[in-house]
Amino acid sequence: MQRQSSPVSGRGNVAGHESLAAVAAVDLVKVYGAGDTAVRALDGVTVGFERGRFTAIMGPSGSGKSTLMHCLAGLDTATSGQVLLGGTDLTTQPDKVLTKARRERIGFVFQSFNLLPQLTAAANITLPLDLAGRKPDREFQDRLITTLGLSGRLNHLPAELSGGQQQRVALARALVSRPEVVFADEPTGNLDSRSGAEVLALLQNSARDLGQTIVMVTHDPGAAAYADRVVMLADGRLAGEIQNPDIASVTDALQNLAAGR
Ligand SMILES: Nc1ncnc2c1ncn2[C@@H]1O[C@H](COP(=O)(O)OP(=O)(O)OP(=O)(O)O)[C@@H](O)[C@H]1O
Repeated sequence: MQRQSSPVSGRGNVAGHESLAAVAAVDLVKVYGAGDTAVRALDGVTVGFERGRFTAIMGPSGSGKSTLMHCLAGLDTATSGQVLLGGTDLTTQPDKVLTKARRERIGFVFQSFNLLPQLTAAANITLPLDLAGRKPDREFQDRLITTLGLSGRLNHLPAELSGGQQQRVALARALVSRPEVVFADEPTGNLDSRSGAEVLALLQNSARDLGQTIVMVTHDPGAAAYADRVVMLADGRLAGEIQNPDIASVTDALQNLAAGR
């Protein structure tokens, strides 16, 4: 059922920096706690996420999806192994460099939108650029705002926007600086199905039309079906992948994992 390709990128060699991977994990291990209560959340994961593609990470509850994403995004530190962001090993960087990488090279979209309530939609969108002291690419920003259907909402505060609109603002904020990778953590978890479908279609289009690399954690096979590829985790290990997934292939793979097949 799962079509396998090279675990790192499908095309290149991460260790040799020849990969098309925008971000990759190499033999990544994450242990929480110590002694009898230690939990091996990641148990030697090697996987690459190709540039310009939309990849979903799936797996049963507790399989390590959030831990993998947090380590890839520099939000958590691994116990051993490497995280390569465009060839830089994040695991060996001092905190200052990590913070800078998170701010300037990575975009985030969370389930809970995480917009600043006192700032307008426009100010929320440009906040990462403002913090980095960078000027926006106005043409790209305007295109993004139009594509995301936010033109008439820019002067509104988050509380004056629907959930779907708030998530579209969060998406614009994540995309506006054209980061190397956008990480999305259950981005449709707080949305009704119609707004969720809109946000997923926008994520899909940002990979297809803008070449944006996107890595999304989700429990929902319907959401994963928007991705170009699904990476499966089970018990902190890679448990296969699906290229060009649809709801049936993802559901099958999850059922097989649950049944230990
Ligand atoms: N801060 C922590 N301290 C101790 N154990 C943790 C911590 N965070 C996660 N774990 C454990 O690590 C394992 C992987 O957790 P993780 O949250 O990455 O899984 P997940 O696949 O994202 O789960 P879910 O689908 O339920 O969100 C689980 O056994 C979890 O209990």
